[in-house]
Amino acid sequence: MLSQQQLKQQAADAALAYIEPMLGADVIIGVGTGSTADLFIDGLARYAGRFRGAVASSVRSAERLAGHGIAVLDLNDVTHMPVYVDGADEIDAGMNMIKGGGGALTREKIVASVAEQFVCIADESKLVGRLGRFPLPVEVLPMAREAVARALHGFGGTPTLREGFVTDNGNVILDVAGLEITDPARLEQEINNLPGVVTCGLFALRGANLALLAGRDGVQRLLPGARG
Ligand SMILES: O=C[C@H](O)[C@H](O)[C@H](O)COP(=O)(O)O
Repeated sequence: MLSQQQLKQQAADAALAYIEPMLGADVIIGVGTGSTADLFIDGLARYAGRFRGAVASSVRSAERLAGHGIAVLDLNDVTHMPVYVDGADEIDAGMNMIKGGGGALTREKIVASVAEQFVCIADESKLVGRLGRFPLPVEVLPMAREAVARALHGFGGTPTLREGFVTDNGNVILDVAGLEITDPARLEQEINNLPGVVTCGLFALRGANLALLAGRDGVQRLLPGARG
């Protein structure tokens, strides 16, 4: 039986095969954050010189890219990005995701918003019937921590401060357990509207365009046809 690490590697390899035909001298690739994205970055090193560079969704990924000699570009200098590749903590059949287990959700959402396509790579344990077993990360300005926590109780969730963690943007994360996520896009909008919230880890208003999910029978491709 393949380990979870081997499955993540398969998903990363599938994404590398998927993006290879898109490469060219002017092409910029959006890169996510996390253990699966790390494997994608390591593989991307094989293509160094065949594309212009990458935009990273975290300091961690930027350092990993640079370590491979891949140019890391400022998003402000980028007008076109064909694809953004990243992992997820959960994904449903409608291509909605929960992200932010690594705390990079805000920059991930920003970089992904510029890309034409979002390709989600994961092992198939991340595929769920309904989002919400994984506590929803919410990035919050430090001064709003308690006010936002009270408001999140009003959504039926139980927020817990991620102790000792500060995001790349200098903020804190509340991990919200117990949410009933029946309408992910609506909940994303409502939580994002709370004063003090930078963004929540629901990726539903803009979900994935393609999911490459590795399991014991190979890599399954999920497309937005089933998007609810
Ligand atoms: O902030 C972290 C990201 O949203 C990751 O994409 C997510 O946590 C999945 O990470 P991993 O590939 O390590 O399971």
